[in-house]
Amino acid sequence: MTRATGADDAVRDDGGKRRGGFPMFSAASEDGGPHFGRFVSAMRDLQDLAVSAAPDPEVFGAAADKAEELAAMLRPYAAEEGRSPANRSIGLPGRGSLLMLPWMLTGLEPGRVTAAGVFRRYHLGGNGAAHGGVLPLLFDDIFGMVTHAQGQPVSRTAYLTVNYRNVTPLEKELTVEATVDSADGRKTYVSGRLWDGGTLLADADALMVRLQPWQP
Ligand SMILES: CCCCCCCCCCCCCCCC(=O)SCCNC(=O)CCNC(=O)[C@H](O)C(C)(C)COP(=O)(O)OP(=O)(O)OC[C@H]1O[C@@H](n2cnc3c(N)ncnc32)[C@H](O)[C@@H]1OP(=O)(O)O
Repeated sequence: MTRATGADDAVRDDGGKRRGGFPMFSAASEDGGPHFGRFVSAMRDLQDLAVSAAPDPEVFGAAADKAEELAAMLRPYAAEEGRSPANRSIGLPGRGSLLMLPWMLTGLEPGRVTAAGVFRRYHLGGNGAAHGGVLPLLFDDIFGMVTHAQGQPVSRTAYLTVNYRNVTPLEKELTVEATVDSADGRKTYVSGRLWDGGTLLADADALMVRLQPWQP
């Protein structure tokens, strides 16, 4: 991530430990270490299979045994927000968070952020197309980034509107772009476009409002 500009300092209120009402989180060291990326990739495969596999019923029993065993292995290490490498591993797709789309940034500059990636089987809505609910997730995240890159790092989405222009395919490399359209004090108006090559799949616009120091 690029360093934010002047407005960044304007919203610091705790010796640099907080911005707005947010604790400041740092990027995860070495993207969570040598095995974290592989772990997240395997978990994404499991997400795809959890929503698509149709085995004999007893196979689900064996799979549940293994899933419960894995959860028991990790449960002692559950940590508060900002400590897991998930969501802080900026070199991994979706910053290493299973919630985020497994996309990678392809460009980040003040006023414009681009990313590329695929929607997977896990993101299926119906009839081979991505679920309509995952597009706002993609736009919201990239709108957060373009606002961050603009120097308004602790802003929250006040509204977000998506126009669905064409159905969004799965397992096909797509691109998304977000730009800052205008800024007015604490308010940053942003817009974005999701493309399949030259075909516009969806566009969106949102208002991001910079938090006051006391706002969560
Ligand atoms: C560590 C290594 C990795 C780093 C990686 C960094 C990259 C980083 C990527 C993360 C990317 C995630 C990005 C997710 C971003 C969310 O998704 S945040 C979660 C979803 N949003 C929320 O939960 C917000 C909930 N709402 C609120 O908290 C409050 O309503 C808000 C938005 C802060 C505004 O509250 P407020 O400050 O009291 O607002 P208020 O003073 O009434 O209004 C301020 C101005 O905005 C206007 N306004 C406010 N709401 C609206 C509205 N809905 N419509 C129109 N105008 C509005 C007002 O009219 C007012 O305008 P002016 O009068 O000043 O002209």
